[in-house]
Amino acid sequence: MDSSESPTETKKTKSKTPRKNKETVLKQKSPAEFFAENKNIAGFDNPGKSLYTTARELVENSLDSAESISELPVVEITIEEINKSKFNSMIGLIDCERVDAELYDDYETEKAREKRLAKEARAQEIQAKNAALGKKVKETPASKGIRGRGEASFYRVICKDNGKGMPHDDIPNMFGRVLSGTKYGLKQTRGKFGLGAKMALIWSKMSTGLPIEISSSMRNQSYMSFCRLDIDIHKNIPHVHVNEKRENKERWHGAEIQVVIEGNWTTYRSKILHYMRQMAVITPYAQFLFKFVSDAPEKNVTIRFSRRTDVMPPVPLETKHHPSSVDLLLIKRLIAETLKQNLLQFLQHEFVNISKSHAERLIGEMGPDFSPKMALKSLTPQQLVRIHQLFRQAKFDDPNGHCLSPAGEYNLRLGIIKELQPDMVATYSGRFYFLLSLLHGAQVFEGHPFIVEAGVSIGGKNVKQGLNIFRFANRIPLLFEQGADVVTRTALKRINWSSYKINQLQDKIGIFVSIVSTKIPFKGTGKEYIGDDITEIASAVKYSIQQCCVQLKSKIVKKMQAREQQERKRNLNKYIPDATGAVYNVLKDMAETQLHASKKFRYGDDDGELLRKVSENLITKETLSEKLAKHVEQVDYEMALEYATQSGVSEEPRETIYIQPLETENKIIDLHSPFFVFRMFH
Ligand SMILES: Nc1ncnc2c1ncn2[C@@H]1O[C@H](COP(=O)(O)OP(=O)(O)OP(=O)(O)O)[C@@H](O)[C@H]1O
Repeated sequence: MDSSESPTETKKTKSKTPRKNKETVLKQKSPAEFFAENKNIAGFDNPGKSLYTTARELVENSLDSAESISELPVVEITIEEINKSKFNSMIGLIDCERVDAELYDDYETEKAREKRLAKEARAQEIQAKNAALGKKVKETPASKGIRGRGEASFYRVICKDNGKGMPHDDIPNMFGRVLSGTKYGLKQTRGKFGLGAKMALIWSKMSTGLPIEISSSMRNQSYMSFCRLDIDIHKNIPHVHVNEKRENKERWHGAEIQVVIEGNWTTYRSKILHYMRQMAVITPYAQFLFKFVSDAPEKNVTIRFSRRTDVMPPVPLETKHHPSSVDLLLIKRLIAETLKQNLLQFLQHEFVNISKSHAERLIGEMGPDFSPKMALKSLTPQQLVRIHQLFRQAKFDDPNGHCLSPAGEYNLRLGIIKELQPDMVATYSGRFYFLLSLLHGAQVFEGHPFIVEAGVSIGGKNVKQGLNIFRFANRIPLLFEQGADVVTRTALKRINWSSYKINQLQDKIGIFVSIVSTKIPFKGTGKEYIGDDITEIASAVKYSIQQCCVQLKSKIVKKMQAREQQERKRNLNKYIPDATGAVYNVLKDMAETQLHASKKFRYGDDDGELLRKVSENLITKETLSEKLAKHVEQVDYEMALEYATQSGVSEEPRETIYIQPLETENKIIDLHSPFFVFRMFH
């Protein structure tokens, strides 16, 4: 019994017809209610994170939408700060002055205020002293201001794109019904769950009570849809305020979404800007305009991430399920949805990697009560279990990755160079390994194909010493939960950096890993990290990073050798004045003695000639110095040449590269070498 229960309640529960305990009353929850109560699992942990997640969900929807119609994305995202009185007037609330100050969480007495200010002043003094001594300055809690939850801050988030837009009648469900979307098929997309935009709306409903506004138009559509709606959380249905067709004279296509939410720009500013920067790295073919607008002009931010290439990765293709990745429920669903009538056709056409003859053999193996022509509708629940059992036990070829669309080594390298301007960079694309490995059955997990691409850079601007990790999944930057992610763990624990002549602590190392798949095994629905528990992914990540390191090692070794050579030359040159001085003095002495020596003690022809030139000043200290410097140069050159012929050639892997003809449908050709990617255009 709960100790807070009153005696009367206790009595009641003991009566003949006990009232049902609150905990035993059966209740149902709608998905919208569930996510409203557990918004942290969708990345809406607090106002700051909610602002970040809202912006990110809208940007990712825009990119998915533009890419689905092969349009080079143009995305404009604006976060507009709304001050309290503006917000109040938006919702029709009259501004209220504080009357009873003591009621408020941030209230402090005069005495407490004095004490706090004195403490802050002391802390500032210490800070100033430390700064003067060159010590690291830590922000003290006292300097963060007074206790209290503070005022809520509100923001209008607007995201506009040039994508495919949405069918007029689908808009309410797309934005007002949790778990509804167009990306549930087996396809590489940024969105997957049918949740993101709805979470932004749920959060706006929870924090501001304001509806979401959607303008949208599809290609060649004469009208533009305008829809204002909110969501009935209990019923999980859209509550439409306005849904009308407006004129679209300019034949604009795309979508513009506006939502007003509580947020915190101060704490999440850097995360949002990082996200945009990393999105620009992995999407160099898109153009982003990011704006933060507020009443205080000094806070305003405008960043344009310009398009760096016109070449988009191919559109990812929808694929069919692999037999080893389906469960019983999915088999039932596929049977309910298929247009095929019999078992043979179903197996052959609804799955990848089952040919007609393979399907016949599988049916033979299922047992005597199965036949190729049997109607799908006649399958009993037991027979479905048998099919599932066989799918789990039988051997199937691995699915191929043609349906995937990795960023591409070229784009990755371009993005890294553009953003970090490193001293050295190496990239590796698993696509080629992937094609080869089809024979070996690698690069597939649980029946889902995946491709890993990696880049490792050394040096550059805004890069800290040590490992700087950049993670991407289906071309989305992942910024949170870094510690548990497969990329971080691999880079920290499974790569022996020193064996590649890279200093893990002192060098500025950038590590970029991009994974694409028809199913990204995110932990949680927040799309924040990929766990370390899938062996296939972990080993592919390790392999890709290692491949980059191998390339870097040979560059680093060469650099070190060049440095050593320079050092040697510098050392030799340093001694030239002393050495030539000493030699010259000896020669001068000898020349003088020679003058006064009897014929018998004179030097031979060559030596005598040399001494004559010294005494007549035809050979001076400078002449000797010049000659020695030339000699050092010559020796150095010969040594470098010898080294190159002995080790240089054998050290560099040689690779045969075949140039394909540029055909009309194939406008781009990438030549991949361990050291470069060379892209040719038609
Ligand atoms: N800017 C847009 N342009 C075109 N369609 C959009 C746009 N934004 C959303 N949609 C449509 O609305 C649907 C729901 O979007 P939502 O963000 O809720 O989920 P999702 O993107 O499918 O999945 P996830 O929750 O994983 O992001 C999408 O599947 C898409 O069809």
